Amino acid sequence: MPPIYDKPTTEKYDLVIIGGGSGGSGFSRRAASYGKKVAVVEKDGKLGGTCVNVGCVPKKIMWHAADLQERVHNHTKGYHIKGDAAALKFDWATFKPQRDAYIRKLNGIYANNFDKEGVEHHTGFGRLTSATAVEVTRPDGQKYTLQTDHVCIATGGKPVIPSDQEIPGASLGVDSDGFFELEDQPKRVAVVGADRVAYFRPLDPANDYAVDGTNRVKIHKSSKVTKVQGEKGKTLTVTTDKGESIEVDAVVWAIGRHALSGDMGLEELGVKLHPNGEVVTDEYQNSTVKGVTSIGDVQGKALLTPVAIAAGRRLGNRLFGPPEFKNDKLDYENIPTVVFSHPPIGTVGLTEPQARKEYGDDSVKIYKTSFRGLYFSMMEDDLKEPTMFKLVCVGPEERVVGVHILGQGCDEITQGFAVAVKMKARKRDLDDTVAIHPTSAEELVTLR
Ligand SMILES: Cc1cc2nc3c(=O)[nH]c(=O)nc-3n(C[C@H](O)[C@H](O)[C@H](O)COP(=O)(O)OP(=O)(O)OC[C@H]3O[C@@H](n4cnc5c(N)ncnc54)[C@H](O)[C@@H]3O)c2cc1C
Ligand SMILES: NC(=O)c1ccc[n+]([C@@H]2O[C@H](COP(=O)([O-])OP(=O)(O)OC[C@H]3O[C@@H](n4cnc5c(N)ncnc54)[C@H](O)[C@@H]3O)[C@@H](O)[C@H]2O)c1
Repeated sequence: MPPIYDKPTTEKYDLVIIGGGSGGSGFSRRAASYGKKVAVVEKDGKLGGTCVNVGCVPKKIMWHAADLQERVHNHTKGYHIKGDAAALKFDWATFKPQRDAYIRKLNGIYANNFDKEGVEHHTGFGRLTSATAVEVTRPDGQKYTLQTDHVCIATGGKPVIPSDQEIPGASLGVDSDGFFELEDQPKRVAVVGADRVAYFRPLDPANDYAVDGTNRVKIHKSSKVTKVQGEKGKTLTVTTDKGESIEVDAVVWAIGRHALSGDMGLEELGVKLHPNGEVVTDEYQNSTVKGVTSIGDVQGKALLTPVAIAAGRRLGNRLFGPPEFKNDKLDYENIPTVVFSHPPIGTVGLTEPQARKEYGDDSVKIYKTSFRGLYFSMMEDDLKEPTMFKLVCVGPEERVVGVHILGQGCDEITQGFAVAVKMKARKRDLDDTVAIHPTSAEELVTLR
């Protein structure tokens, strides 16, 4: 078992990071790998932050469960797999504890990795009393202070949920954190909000299918929820400003996130915050106070786990690494991302409207295709999901500045094409790449 720290173990640390999530983990371990004395202060007893506990990981596990359901109930028939598929039921009650146990295992792996690398994990709420002192308030209320040369704010964010004054009955719903706590499977769910990349970069309009193209999800576009009525755990009635009335078992608020930067002494110290609470940073992750840096969701740029980790590792290189890294920083351009919908959407680079705005209509050339993947060839038409690919190219050399793909497997395909975009591939470089057949991805190197 990794040791539990309840006081400083040195007069002065090289680095204290507040927040033991993706960013805090990436930064602390990189700094420790250079022999630095590092402490991470995490208010929750568990490490891993949003991604591990209430984000990417449990979300993707649920996504796999839904994907399997779809295949069992809708796809096996086309492949003449005989038997009573209808008898196969998803058992939320036994599945949830197994999912939770896996998350606890990951928490332990994070703690062990910290220990192996010599990163101290202090449990408590972190607050800056100066640019070189972090006060830790333990869960039992006891306080102690860690003195340090560098401080990093990596405290992430939390979901926004409207108050009952703003929207009567709002508290009958849950946020994404609450969704992962549900003990019973809601059969009918109203999800409020539909743009998980709103802070980051809009999806290409070609991807509108993701919200419009399936009859299992009914979209109420441009509708605002005005009230929620009923009793938690029983039927809830959601009313919208268009007069719609929708009966559901659960309401999930997915209307954005707030940076966790309050009560930490930041403004008192001169750390500038954006009006919405995000920490203002420069391109090197420096805040407005010398020696205080910030990474990840709390500084509001590209709210994604690999971004927080990569920014942390580069910051570790820059501050503590060898001289060749003295200007290391994360390039926030061309960050690939996936929406884990059914089917998934992968995107990297500029959307078509963004490219037209930046380069002018005459410079932009679009290549696109839409087809049904071979997997669906054995299925009835109404079960066939589309695949849609779009390349956004610019200039006479047709440099590929955007790749937008929707369809089965696109979650896995995007990563490789992100390398091509980062390397400034031209359309002809894709054309010069021999296809892998039969795959859906091959269409991306044979587009005309
Ligand atoms: C439902 C959901 C699904 C997601 N899916 C994906 C996905 O598929 N792919 C992807 O790339 N990203 C995904 N994300 C985003 C991803 O989880 C975040 O971008 C990532 O976790 C940010 O890392 P972070 O280190 O900045 O913050 P966090 O991981 O949130 O870590 C911050 C930590 O700081 C702690 N903390 C806060 N204040 C204090 C304090 N004062 N003192 C001590 N500790 C403090 C918190 O308890 C937390 O553990 C998802 C997010 C959500 C909500
Ligand atoms: N697969 C992934 O990589 C992944 C998955 C989930 C979340 N994330 C990250 O987490 C961040 C937060 O995601 P999010 O979806 O919570 O926020 P978001 O800001 O991306 O989307 C919120 C949406 O809710 C709408 N909205 C706001 N108030 C509303 C109201 N009262 N009624 C109806 N709609 C309303 C907004 O117009 C917006 O479209 C994202 O920026 C994303 O980067 C990433």
